[in-house]
This record gives sequence, structure tokens and C-alpha cells, in this order.
Amino acid sequence: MPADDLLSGATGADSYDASSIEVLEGLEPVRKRPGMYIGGTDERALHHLVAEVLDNAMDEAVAGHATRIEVEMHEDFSVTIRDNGRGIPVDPHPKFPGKSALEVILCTLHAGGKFSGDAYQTSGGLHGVGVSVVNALSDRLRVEVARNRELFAQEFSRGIPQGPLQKLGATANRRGTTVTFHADDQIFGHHRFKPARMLKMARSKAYLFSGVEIRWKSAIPDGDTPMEASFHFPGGLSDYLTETLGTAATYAERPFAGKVDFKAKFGAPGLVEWAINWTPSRDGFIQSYCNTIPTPEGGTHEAGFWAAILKGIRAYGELANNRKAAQITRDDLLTGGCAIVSTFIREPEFVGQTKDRLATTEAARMVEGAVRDHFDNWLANDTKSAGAILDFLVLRAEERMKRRAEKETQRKSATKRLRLPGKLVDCSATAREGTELFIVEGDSAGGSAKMARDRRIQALLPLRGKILNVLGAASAKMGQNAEINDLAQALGTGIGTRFNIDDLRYDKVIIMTDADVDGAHIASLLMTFFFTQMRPLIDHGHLYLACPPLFRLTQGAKRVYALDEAEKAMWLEKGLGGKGKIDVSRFKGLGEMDAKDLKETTMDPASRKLIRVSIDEDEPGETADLVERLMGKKPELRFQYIQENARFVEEVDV
Ligand SMILES: Nc1ncnc2c1ncn2[C@@H]1O[C@H](COP(=O)(O)OP(=O)(O)OP(=O)(O)O)[C@@H](O)[C@H]1O
Repeated sequence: MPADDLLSGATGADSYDASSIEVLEGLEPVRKRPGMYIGGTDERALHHLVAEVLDNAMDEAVAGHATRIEVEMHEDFSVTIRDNGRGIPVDPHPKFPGKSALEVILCTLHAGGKFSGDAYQTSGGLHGVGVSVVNALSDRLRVEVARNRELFAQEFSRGIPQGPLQKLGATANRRGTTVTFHADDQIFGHHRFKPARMLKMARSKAYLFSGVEIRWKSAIPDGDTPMEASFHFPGGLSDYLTETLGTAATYAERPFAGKVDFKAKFGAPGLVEWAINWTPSRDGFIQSYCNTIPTPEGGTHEAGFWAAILKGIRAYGELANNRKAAQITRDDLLTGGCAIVSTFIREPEFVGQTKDRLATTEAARMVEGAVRDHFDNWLANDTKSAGAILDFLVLRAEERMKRRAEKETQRKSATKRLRLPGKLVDCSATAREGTELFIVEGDSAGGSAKMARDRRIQALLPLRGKILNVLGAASAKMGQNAEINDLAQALGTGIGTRFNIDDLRYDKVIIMTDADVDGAHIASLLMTFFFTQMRPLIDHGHLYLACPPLFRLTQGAKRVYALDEAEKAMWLEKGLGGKGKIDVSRFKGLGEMDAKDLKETTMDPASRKLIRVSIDEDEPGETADLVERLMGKKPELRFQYIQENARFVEEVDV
């Protein structure tokens, strides 16, 4: 499109002015973009509404003000959640004249009692948006509050009050909050609450806090989901895990379970409770929670928990003289390891409003510290369970390593079946470890390199002429370029989106070009190719530059090589320690060097110098930019050269 058209705005620019900039007020943003608040408008998001209201009731219970929560599902798919807590405050809000705190809470985003202050210590609620979001996304919502022996009620539709807060009169023995809501079909379409899913939610909440009883009632049958039930679990998570595992055989007779108050241990409010057992009969799992909010994507509390278990079991293995225990990894713990971890912390940080992952860094340290001590004790006291678990985990680690070795062998035999380019001079080793591929310039260099190489581990691929400048080439053209095809085949990895680092046939890929401008140009073309088409090769540190010398200096029987003019000058001044005049010869190209020289200066791992290519994206500076210097343009990437075995000089000049 011509620039003029772009400026005049072919698509409605005339009408795009200040009047197009909307400011959404009240709960409008929630109805416009429900996904931002509840992660979508599907069945999962729908059930999130129940979670928001239930979490508020749980927060009341965990804060020590409620002992009972009722969850009821009605025939018309509306839901009631009732607690016997303090009740949402109903007195006039000081900042909003004429409005009760209840109305402010229900109709304003970011209104709540959990930001600071002492109303709640370790709450699942954080952002002050939960119940207002439910209100915005319900076509009917009624709140009843029983406080100070008086009953109040207010009704809403799609976030808008349907009348003022009503005083319904005295109530002798009722206290707490009751929220009844019907999700709006305009938002959730045909999705309906599923009793089985809701019952599961209610039951797990009861396990997470032993001080609460949760009653369940449903008017809608759903398979074998009970129409009425009551959950109260004084045994907490240990009971929960035992029930979840059912009749499955387990390695520990009783789960390793416990509860630690952070106050006593770290002087910070909060606690962690956990239960774990291992079973051969099913895959492992971890369910984690923070302030009773499920965190299906884990986070710092899970990381701390696994760190404690892993370090504990390895240390126990060491004590038991089982050296293989050191090989156990976190993945091994999860095969057959079934865990539930629940932590309560003040002002947790979650990722997003749906709170799927905990981000509080402190949680990792506190959970690890709390669980580790207990685990060490438990392993030392219950040696029968500890031994069984250790044996099981060592077996798992061995199996994993065996599978990996098998995969490696398969890779090797696949390599054998590969069609390799005719001009590749391969090495004899079959495993990748320790092998090197030298990409050399021209046939003559290939000749002396062939004699200079260690045929066991060093392979050669001579490239004819300059390879295509891939920065500008379309990928179809690249595919037709014979040199590039040979290179991709020799490496075994494929290129572009099909690149797979696991198929790489050599440990080191070494670009070996003449120490002159042409050679440098070819090296930079190759590096650009690797950067754009085989980037992981560089990221994983497999790409290197060889450093052939420019000069040979002899003085009697003494001989040295110089990488560049500066080094030559240094030797000339210093002398070689031999007798007579110093002879200087300049190599015009690799092909001029005899095999012995090439081996000693450039190829032999014992005496050569190599430069590893890496990419330094943030640090500008002079490590610079070989590609830029050599190609005379300003490419957007920067290569950094890390010197290995620097033997001749510190500075690099290719
Ligand atoms: N069942 C309840 N009992 C007592 N107070 C409640 C109850 N439900 C809500 N509240 C009060 O209303 C406030 C707002 O609740 P809301 O669900 O909107 O947000 P939140 O729980 O603070 O945070 P989040 O948005 O993270 O859920 C709470 O902070 C609390 O003060």
C-alpha cells in the first residue's frame, strides 16, 4: 500500500478520534472482556464463578469466623453458597455516600477487605474483584447478610442493583453471608454447572481446612454424585491422600504427612500442610493449593516441596550407602509419587486473577525448610517405608537412564542409515561424544586437512566456493543450494523449523577457513546460516571457529607460528631463542600449509586454539561483531567469541 494511503487510512481512520476511546465504568469491563477475569467463557470459567464465592466463604472459615459452609445447586442451575461467618459489612461506606459496603463490594472492582489490615491474615482473596465479577456475569444475584441479629438483602442483575439494600428484620440464630446466583446465558451460552465437578470442589476445600464442615445439596442428579452430603475431615490432607489412593498398594504404610506453622519456624504468618506416598499402581501427581486456592500450574510452593523431598531422599541414600540415590531426579519422584501440598501465606502473589500458579518466592524457601526437617526425621524413624521408597526411586532412575541409552542407540543406528554427502570425510567413531566436523574451504585445504586430522574423531566437509548468502535467500532457494544441502545432511539435523539438535552427529562443528578476507567472508556467511537456520547449534555451544596462523617464523631449528601481524612483530622483537636470522613466511591459505603445520597450529586439540561462537544479545561493545566488520553491513545480531585453549594470542583477528 502506498504511504499516502497508509496515512489517509483506508480503513475508517476518519472516524477514529477521541470519541473512539471508551472508558469502561463500573463492571462493564468484566462483561466486555470476561476472559481477563475468569480465563474465558467456557465450562471451566463458569465453574470459576462458584470458586470465587466459595473462596470467600473459605477465607471466612480460615480466618476463624465460620465453621460451616453450604453449597446448594438448584433446579434452575442457580447456586447458593452460605457461610456462618461475620457477614459482608452492610454499613454505609465512608467513601461512597449513600451506598452500603455491600453494594460497593458487589458493584466495584477492587473493593475488598483483604488488601491489608487485620480482617484476614492468609486469604485466598486478594484483588477485591471476585464476587463483583460473579455479579457482573450473573443475570440474577441475591445476597443475604445476617449480622448483629438482623437480616439484610439486596438483588442485582448483570452487575446493576435492582433496588436498595433491604432490612428484612430480626433474625435470632442466623449469621453470615448467603449468595445465590444464576450465570448469565449471554456470557456462558449453553454451559451449565456440573454437580459432580462442584461436589469435588466442595470436598477438596473441606480437606484443606480441618476446621470447617461443608454441606452439599443438589436438586440435579448427575450419575452417582450424591444429592446430599457433608464433608468434614479432621485428619486433613493425610486422609485426603489415603482416600484418593483408595485400594492402591503404597510403599509407605502411612503417608509422609505433616503441618508446620511458619510463625514458630520463620517468624512469619502462615503454614504448610502436606501428604505424600508412592505407589506402583498409578502415575504420580501433585495437587497444590495456596490459601485453599488450587494451583494446577504449581509454582514456588511446589518447587520448595519437591526440593525438600529430593534432597531428603538423596541424603538418606547416601547415609544408607546407596550411591545410586544421587541419580534420582525430580521426574523420578513424580513417577508413582502422589502428593498434596497446601500452604497458607500472607499476601500471596499469583499469576493472573484465576490464580493458577503461585509466584511468591519466599514460599519456596519456607516450604522447603519446613518439609525437609520433617522428612529427614520421618525417613530415619520409619526405616521400613524409607527403604522401600528409596529402592523404588533408584529403580525408577535406572529405568529412565536405560531408556535414554536405548534412545541414543536408536539415534546412532538411524545415523547409519542416513544418506551422507559424497564429499564428507567422516570420522570412525560411532558415538557423537568427542567428535568434530571441520567445515573447510576448498579442495586443496581439504587435502592437507585430511592428512592432518585424527581420523578417529575428526571429520571434514570441504565446501566449494562461497555459500549462498542465506540472510537474503528465500528458503526454497536455500533448499536448492547444494553446499547447504550437504552441510545439513552431514550434520544430520535438518534445517529451519525441522532442525532437531538431538540428531546432531558431531559434538563440535568447526569452521576452518583461510586467514584472509575471503576466508573471513565465508566464515561469516556460515555463521549467519547457522544463526538463522540452526540457531540451537549456537545456543548449545556446538559452533566453533578454527584459528589458523598467518605466519610461520623460523630461526635455525626453532619454529613458531603467529596468528597475525601483531604477534609476528612480537616474535621478531623478542626472538625465538635460536641462532641467526629469523625467516618469516606468510601462509596464503590453508592449502599452502603442510599437514604437519596445519595439525599443530589449527587442528590438534592439544595445541590448537578454537573460538566458541555464542550470541550476546544484550551487551553491546567491542567483542564485536565479526559479521558486521566482515560483511560491511550492520546485521541485527551480534556474535561473541569465547576463546578456548588460547595459546598464541589473547586477541582474535580472523
Ligand atoms: N462470605 C463473605 N464473608 C465476609 N466477607 C466477605 C464475604 N465475601 C466477600 N466478602 C468481603 O468482600 C470483599 C470483596 O470480595 P471479592 O470476592 O470481590 O474479592 P476478594 O476476595 O477480596 O479478592 P479476590 O478478587 O482475589 O477474590 C472481601 O475482601 C471481603 O471483605
